[in-house]
Amino acid sequence: MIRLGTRRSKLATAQSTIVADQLRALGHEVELVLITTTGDVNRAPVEQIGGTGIFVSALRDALLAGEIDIAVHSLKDLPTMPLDGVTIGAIPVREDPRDVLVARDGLTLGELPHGALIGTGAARRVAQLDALGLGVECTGIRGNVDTRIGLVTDGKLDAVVLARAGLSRLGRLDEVTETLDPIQMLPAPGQGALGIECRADDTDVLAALAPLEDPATRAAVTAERQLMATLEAGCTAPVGALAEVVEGEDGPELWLRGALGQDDGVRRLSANGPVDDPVSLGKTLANELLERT
Ligand SMILES: NCc1[nH]cc(CCC(=O)O)c1CC(=O)O
Repeated sequence: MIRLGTRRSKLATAQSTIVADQLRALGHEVELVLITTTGDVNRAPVEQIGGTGIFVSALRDALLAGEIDIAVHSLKDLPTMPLDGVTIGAIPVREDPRDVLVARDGLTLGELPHGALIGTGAARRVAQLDALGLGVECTGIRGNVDTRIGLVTDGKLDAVVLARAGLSRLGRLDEVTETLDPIQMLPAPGQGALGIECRADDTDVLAALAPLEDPATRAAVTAERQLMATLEAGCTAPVGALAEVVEGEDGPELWLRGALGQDDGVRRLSANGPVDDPVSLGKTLANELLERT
């Protein structure tokens, strides 16, 4: 029996159920264990109640205490700092990593009027929206996907920006009015990917998770997360990153794009590197972004 720890939110349970079903299809018995985290209980802005990791520490505690065997995280919520005794046993194939707009009246970003109110508190999204010079205004919001989209439906906001992957897992892609091109809006490092954590010495669980692993996704998110780690940015800092495996002249290579929000705008750079060394690529691009600061 594999005990899978999950937060209670609809998105968390949807993600956990997807992983549980994949493990069951491989012949394992899986039980879902519901766990409440600080991030679920406290409605204050994420930046105020600890930022990085508020959604994951309770799950990691349960893992280390032996109350659960695996924890499914949105990789973008998982701190880049490794934790002793815990490892990411598998990173499955990533969903579409892009951000989307859910706007009133089917509007796209370019169709929103000057002064339109967009709900997003994420510094990364605010910085990149500002850089487009559309004259729209951003306001911080919290709450689950239902709450966020509800603010548009109720007419309190003109639009919200959300991760496409979350809406896809909740079966709500039909409400998307525009999928934002990464040229304008680079997603958060790891967005759209799941990380399945387990105890580092749990060989049975590591073996059970191995078939769920997607090496291309692992390479991409490792480069993105290294970029963020080198920039010493927590999850609320304005860093966008997206790596993709592309066909280079001598075979597959990793293409990493990064965006860093600053007082005078957003800096964007990209670099290519070998698929088997995503860490160096992430460091290199981070240092280039810092050099031009
Ligand atoms: N910050 C909350 C969060 N964490 C992961 C996702 C979406 C799913 C994913 O990126 O895998 C979301 C919601 C959002 O940003 O719209």
